[in-house]
Amino acid sequence: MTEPLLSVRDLKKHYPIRKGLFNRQVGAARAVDGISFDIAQGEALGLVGESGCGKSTAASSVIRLEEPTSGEVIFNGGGRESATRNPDGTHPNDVTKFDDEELMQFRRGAQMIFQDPSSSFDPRMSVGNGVGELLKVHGMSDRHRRRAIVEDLLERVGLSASDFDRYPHEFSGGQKQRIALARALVLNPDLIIADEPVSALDVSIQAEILSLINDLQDEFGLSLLFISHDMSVIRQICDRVAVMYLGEIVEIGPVEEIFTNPQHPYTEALLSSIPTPDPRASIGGIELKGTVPSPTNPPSGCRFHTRCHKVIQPDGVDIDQDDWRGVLNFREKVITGEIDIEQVRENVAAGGSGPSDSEIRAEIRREFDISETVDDADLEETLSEAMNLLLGDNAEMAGEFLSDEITTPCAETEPETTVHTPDHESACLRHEGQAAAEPNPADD
Ligand SMILES: Nc1ncnc2c1ncn2[C@@H]1O[C@H](COP(=O)(O)OP(=O)(O)OP(=O)(O)O)[C@@H](O)[C@H]1O
Repeated sequence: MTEPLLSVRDLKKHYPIRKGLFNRQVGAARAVDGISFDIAQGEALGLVGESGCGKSTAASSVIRLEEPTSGEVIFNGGGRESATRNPDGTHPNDVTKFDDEELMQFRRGAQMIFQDPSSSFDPRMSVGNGVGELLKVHGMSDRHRRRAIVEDLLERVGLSASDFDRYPHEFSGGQKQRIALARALVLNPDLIIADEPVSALDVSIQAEILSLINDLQDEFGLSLLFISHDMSVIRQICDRVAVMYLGEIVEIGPVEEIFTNPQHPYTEALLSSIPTPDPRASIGGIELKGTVPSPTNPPSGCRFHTRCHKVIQPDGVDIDQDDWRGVLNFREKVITGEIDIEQVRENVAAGGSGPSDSEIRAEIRREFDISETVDDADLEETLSEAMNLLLGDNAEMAGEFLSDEITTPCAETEPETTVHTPDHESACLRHEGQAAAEPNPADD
């Protein structure tokens, strides 16, 4: 079996949080928190998720622009042969252990392009020299040869050889991204990591650059790690996709399968937010409320449970799912002390004289999309008791009470990985009990 070009195993990047006079570490932002994936030769893997879920940190840790906290990045390219592990368990091709010389060689074989190409060009250097500079750094001293290679590349990315002597400011955003691609290709890499390469471009230009990346990938036999917050962009370019949430990969699989048969509720929500109606993505109307929680203090259990529309109800409870989501949102806001009962009272009173308690209760239920009564007598009583405490200015007690009385299994248990088809996995408690993931041979 051929080894993947890139194997990432349990990669973590934690940023220390420091405070106080002595700059002591008081915590860590777990931006990337144990991700694993493979990319085969010539394959394009997408990494998708909302802003702040750790995509860029993952990319820069793979290419070692950031030093990973732990994990392995095994790269079988850039002239390195696949290799077996050393007797001490380390791997000769583990990028995280490379010394400076090995790192330099690795960076010939793995190149990165960014969202804003302007920032990576020297405005005083012609684009031709900017692209050719890498050849010079890596030992090609013949100026004519460098020029010939760069001119050829400029043409392959849809510009012309005569653009060699022009300067970055003379080009549009889309053209600059073409030049960035030429530069990424100049050392003949095996892998390109593209971090939101079309997000800053007009939609019409986006399509052109995506199609160019597709063509170049075929022509050069490249592997691609393609980062985007946009599922529709991923679909245009990738063979497989890894869905990332709060530092973790929650689902990974072939793009078409993920689009037609998503298994994780977060993937469903991302698909549902694609603006153009897509007949093959039959999910609609799932609203992904709020932002990704802080990686400094991620939610317990499944990290997505605080926003999940399919969050599990405890044994013995079987109410309308939207009501259940509303009940959990209410619980959370009471616990964090974010319900200002005086404010609610004032809002309700705005329409007339002093509101009754039942009007305030109704307002809170409306606010959290909880029906007038939920279909479970015990739960209804718990809600009623919590509202009594709020109305009696006992917000703290209300929080403690709800924290004890209402819970979801999703907050208590970290989901294991479930294998749906051999190359489609997700981590959601709803699938628990189905086939568990086989250990990856590369972990041995
Ligand atoms: N140097 C840093 N120190 C502390 N926290 C950081 C640092 N860099 C990133 N983070 C945090 O790590 C998390 C992941 O950030 P990252 O930029 O990787 O996410 P992203 O998915 O790429 O988002 P975006 O698309 O907005 O760049 C965020 O919560 C961010 O605030």
